[in-house]
Amino acid sequence: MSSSRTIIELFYDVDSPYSWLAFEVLCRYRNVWNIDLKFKPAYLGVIYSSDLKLLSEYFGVPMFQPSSLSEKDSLNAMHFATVVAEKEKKGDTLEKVILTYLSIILQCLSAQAGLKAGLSANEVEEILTLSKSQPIKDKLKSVTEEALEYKCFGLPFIVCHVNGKAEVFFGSDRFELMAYFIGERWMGPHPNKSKATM
Ligand SMILES: N[C@@H](CCC(=O)N[C@@H](CS)C(=O)NCC(=O)O)C(=O)O
Repeated sequence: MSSSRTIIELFYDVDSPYSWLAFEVLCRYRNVWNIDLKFKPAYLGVIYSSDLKLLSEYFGVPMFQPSSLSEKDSLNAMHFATVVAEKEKKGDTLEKVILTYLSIILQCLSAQAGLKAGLSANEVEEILTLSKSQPIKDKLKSVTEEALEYKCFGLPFIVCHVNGKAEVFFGSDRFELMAYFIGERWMGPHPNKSKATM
């Protein structure tokens, strides 16, 4: 096992159900593995578009972007998540907001998500105002570009930094290999449940 703490970055979009799985599992392992977990809201629309554009060119087939949410709803949601990520000092609030977002994804109403997550009306108001600001739009863009620089083609996308080396994993079904890379033990999706109760 490595001596220094492993940094794990989770690039996610609330429009990606697989991101939810990865988010949940990484939260469960947060205090089990020697890791520092960072949430990175990235915009799947752009990531998809980038990969689909290349595929479309290569195969000579016109492609469209599949999405359960409208592009505007999805982008609004991710601007909201970006504000919350910027306010990460209160990490537990961030998690609750992300989870609540994901659980009401089809409605995708930012204010409702914030209130459900336990934020006050004033806090929600402030986040909503900030989420429409240019710096937040730029931040979501730059985190998405950061993911693309790692050749990200889909979400969830997990970047593990161990002893100065970064390794990337796509999907919520690569935890076993990821655990091997970071020198930790994969105990399935429920690390805190004893065998007797499973
Ligand atoms: N096998 C992956 C699939 C993840 C997945 O399909 N993610 C979608 C977004 S919800 C995606 O980014 N797909 C792009 C691709 O597959 O190229 C998992 O189990 O997590």
